[in-house]
Amino acid sequence: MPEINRDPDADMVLSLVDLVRYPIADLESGKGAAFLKACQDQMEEHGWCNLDGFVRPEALEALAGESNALLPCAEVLTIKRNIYQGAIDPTLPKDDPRRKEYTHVATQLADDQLPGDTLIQRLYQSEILTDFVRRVQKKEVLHRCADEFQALNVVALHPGSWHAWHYDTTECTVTLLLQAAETGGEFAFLPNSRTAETEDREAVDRLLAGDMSHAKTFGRSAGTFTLFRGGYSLHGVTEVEGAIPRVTAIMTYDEQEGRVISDDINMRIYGDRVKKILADRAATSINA
Ligand SMILES: O=C(O)CCC(=O)C(=O)O
Ligand SMILES: [Fe+2]
Repeated sequence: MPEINRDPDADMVLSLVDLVRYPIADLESGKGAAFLKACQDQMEEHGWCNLDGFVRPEALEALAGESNALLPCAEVLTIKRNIYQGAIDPTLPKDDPRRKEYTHVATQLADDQLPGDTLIQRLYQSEILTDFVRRVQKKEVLHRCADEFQALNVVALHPGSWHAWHYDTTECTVTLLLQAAETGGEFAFLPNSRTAETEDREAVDRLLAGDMSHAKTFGRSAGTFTLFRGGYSLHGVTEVEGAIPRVTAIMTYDEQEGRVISDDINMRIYGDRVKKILADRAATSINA
């Protein structure tokens, strides 16, 4: 197996991804084109695409080691939000489940805490990877999210924690599982449970009431790359069990170039650290 090429100009896809199984660097040729078509069909038919063993074993070890080394500096966040992540719709009846806020605890590195020379940041910044995600999602254009906090995150869920049900604030999400839970910690979701206009309320209410029978879950091992439309598919992670945390990298994309997320949502997710950054910035601009 080749060593990881850390040359600053190298595209990390070429070094980290198992290109024999997943020929994403050449999607025009016979094998690459057939692979792309299979991913597109899977995404269209089922609303997700799961690529097991996407990163090579050496790459996974390096990526997981890097994240585990950075995570002790991360904040432990208590995130309380409704499934839409925004303000609660005041027209909803008082007992409507969509008024409900869910809380989970996560140790989370925001994009600004993942230096540009880390392998995970360089993988996310790869044009080859972005283009692959765009083509699987069949988008004319797709950009990496421009938000300084949300674009790329590394999230550790410790035993006893879950990731509460939500829709992402960007349309297309990709997760790379860096360290699997011993048991539990299953990614669960309702593929395409809403569109820009409407929502499958029956399915959403069922899941919010704790009935997982219609949710899609799959056992994923570390190194799995999962594409789905996180902005339109209600999703979360079941309680992590066992002795080790479950660690995921979350990569976000949007059709809109330069897409940033509102300060309100970022403060709700990232808490005091981001509140302080934004307050200091506002104070500096007033004094300038
Ligand atoms: O960890 C996962 O598999 C999903 C995390 C997630 O949904 C998110 O961070 O928005
Ligand atoms: Fe999400």
